[in-house]
Amino acid sequence: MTASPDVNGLVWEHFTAEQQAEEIRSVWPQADYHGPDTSKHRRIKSFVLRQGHLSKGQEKALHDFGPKYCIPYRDQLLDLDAAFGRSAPRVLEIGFGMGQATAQIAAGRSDTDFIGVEVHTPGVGSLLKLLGEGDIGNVRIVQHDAVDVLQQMIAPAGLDGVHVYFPDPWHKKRHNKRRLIQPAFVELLVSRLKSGGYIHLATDWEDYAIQMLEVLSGNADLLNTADGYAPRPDYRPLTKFENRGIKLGHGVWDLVFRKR
Ligand SMILES: C[S@@+](CC[C@H](N)C(=O)[O-])C[C@H]1O[C@@H](n2cnc3c(N)ncnc32)[C@H](O)[C@@H]1O
Repeated sequence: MTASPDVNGLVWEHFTAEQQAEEIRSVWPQADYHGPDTSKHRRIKSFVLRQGHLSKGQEKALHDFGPKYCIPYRDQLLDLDAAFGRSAPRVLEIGFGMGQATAQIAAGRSDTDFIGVEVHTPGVGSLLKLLGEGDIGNVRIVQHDAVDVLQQMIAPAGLDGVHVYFPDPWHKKRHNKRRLIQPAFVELLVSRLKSGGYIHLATDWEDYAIQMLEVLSGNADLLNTADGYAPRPDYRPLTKFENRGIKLGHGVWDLVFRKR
């Protein structure tokens, strides 16, 4: 990895994990980041925290816009009406990356509220910059593992939709177990959806697309809106990871299922 100077002229990649955690907490005290999970009985995670470079713009956005848009992770139900200051349809997005697609979707669907969940601090900074500068009001961010967020903060039947765009493919056989889209996780998603609510997934890895189709089709509470894969809905722009996949010659598969 090429070393890049951090906000204080130091080199981020030369920090130890604990120093990086401390630095993140110092610029963004509400960040739910405490360094790598070293506990013995940890659940297999769908992500590895990458300590990417935090740009000056992202750091400033964390500071300026974090208090308005970020909701700290808590082991308790989130009052969404209070968080958004209104009652509206609610869509939760898992793993928004740098957040360009999230900001674009939210700007185009102002009648809907979006809860973006991401673990990567530079991504949170990047989305905050887009939201703050674009004055987009219908997004809130929780920086934490989406599994915990769904289990602890979202009430059963609390959501109208879930977006998961280009989740980490974990394409090596021995890493497949880290994939997010598995039967137990989809059961959790379904439990948080209202009747009629939707799950929209997209991937550029064909074998993951096949797995997604099998897992969603195997859930008795879900109905496919298409015959197999779905056409990309108008509201979803191309995402950063999708563009990268397309450049590598990958195909793209969308899936849209509804809860009965
Ligand atoms: C391959 S990237 C895709 C980003 C974006 N959706 C796009 O298409 O450009 C997957 C993202 O999901 C995030 N992620 C993976 N597992 C997660 C989890 N359990 N909770 C929250 N975020 C997660 C990663 O940090 C990463 O930013």
